[in-house]
Amino acid sequence: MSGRILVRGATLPGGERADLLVEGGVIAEIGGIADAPGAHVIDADGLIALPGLVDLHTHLREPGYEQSETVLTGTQAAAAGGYTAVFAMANTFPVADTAGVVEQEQRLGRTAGYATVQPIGAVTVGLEGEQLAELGAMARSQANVRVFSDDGFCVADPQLMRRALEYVKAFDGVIAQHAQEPRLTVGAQMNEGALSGELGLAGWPAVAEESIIARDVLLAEHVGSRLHVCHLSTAGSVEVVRWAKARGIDVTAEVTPHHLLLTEELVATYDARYKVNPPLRRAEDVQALRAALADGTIDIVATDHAPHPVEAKECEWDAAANGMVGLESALSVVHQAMVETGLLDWAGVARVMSETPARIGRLAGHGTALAAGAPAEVTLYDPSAAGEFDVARLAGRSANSPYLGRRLPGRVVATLHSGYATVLDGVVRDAHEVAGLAASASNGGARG
Ligand SMILES: NC(=O)N[C@@H](CC(=O)O)C(=O)O
Repeated sequence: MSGRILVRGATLPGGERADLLVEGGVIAEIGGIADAPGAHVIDADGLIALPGLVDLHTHLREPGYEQSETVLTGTQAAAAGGYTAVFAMANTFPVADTAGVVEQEQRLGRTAGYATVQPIGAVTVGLEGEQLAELGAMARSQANVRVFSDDGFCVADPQLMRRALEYVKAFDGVIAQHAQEPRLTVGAQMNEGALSGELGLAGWPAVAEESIIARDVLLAEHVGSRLHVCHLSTAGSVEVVRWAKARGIDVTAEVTPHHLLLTEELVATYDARYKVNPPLRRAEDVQALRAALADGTIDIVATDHAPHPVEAKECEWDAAANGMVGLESALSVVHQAMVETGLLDWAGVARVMSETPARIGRLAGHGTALAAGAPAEVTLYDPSAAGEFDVARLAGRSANSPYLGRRLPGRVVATLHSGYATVLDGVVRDAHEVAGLAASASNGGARG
């Protein structure tokens, strides 16, 4: 395939039809393009073109947990789902709490070539919640870290949280908090409510999330810093964030696709694919989260892609790991939960899944509107495809998807990253081929 790609007849997020010529890593031309000699042509009739999706919350598991996922397989999953950049969470082993680990993570992503891997640094050493990690060293490293999170754990100590918020101001960083008061969730297995009582499972009360968010927005206000709240899951959390934004506090928030679609009743199946942290909540919470994403109270969708091997999921509920894979299904879930319901249009999807996540994470070269001169990071999505979400749609190493066997609309047909295709005709391209394209793109000449 040559170094030029002509996307013919795509529908842009705003609804207008256009051809896109991709060349030299950028969108060279957009509009009606008569001819592009030698270009590989992608017939995009009926397809929506979105700026390449950006995930602010991905668990890539490497180093340390390669039986679940690697940077290569996780970014293949990302590409399959239309993502061109992922922010890699710090709960690896070793933990991403030093410049060395974050730089290594980023290098692995560059070599694989499927997506930009932007590391997230841990807030505390070893995610242990006791001592601040070397935030400045990670920020100044080649990985240029701007997002810091102990995700998987809450930064529970208010004094440490205050210090972290103060520290990152110097380099325009943000603390992404996993809001979970640990003392209120000891042994928690599912949402706390009537159903947890019936099933006899220890409950995870909404207040454990809401009380930390309330504390943290006040801390962010007090020190004049930027706070991001991970995976909002309750109606009460939405109210707290709405209050904080109205007060002018610099807070952003994310919701996962699964919290926009699935509810706690699924726990009654005891199928551990539905076990996740924070847990699936009530239908009222889902409705509140959808409304908040639609009205901008919640800024973005982030997947919390959390791969786990079969043995961690095919076991008793209590013993099973928390987490679900989400990169490959996210766009279809958002389509179903937000677009089919009339709550968001495609421009809104571009905003919450690409533009705003890139902005919150201060990631250059992503999340830019499709225009001449913009980086060639593009997702082509067929909204009319229909059918069951099956295992063939999963491209990562783990298959703990809650959507297997479920009807989900749409399908990613092609993903273009750095000016070359990582997915074509709905198929993730071969790893050697993509690594070669990445190497040649970084030498200045993207090839097909
Ligand atoms: N979201 C999850 O259910 N799991 C996350 C960590 C966590 O937040 O518990 C994981 O790393 O597996």
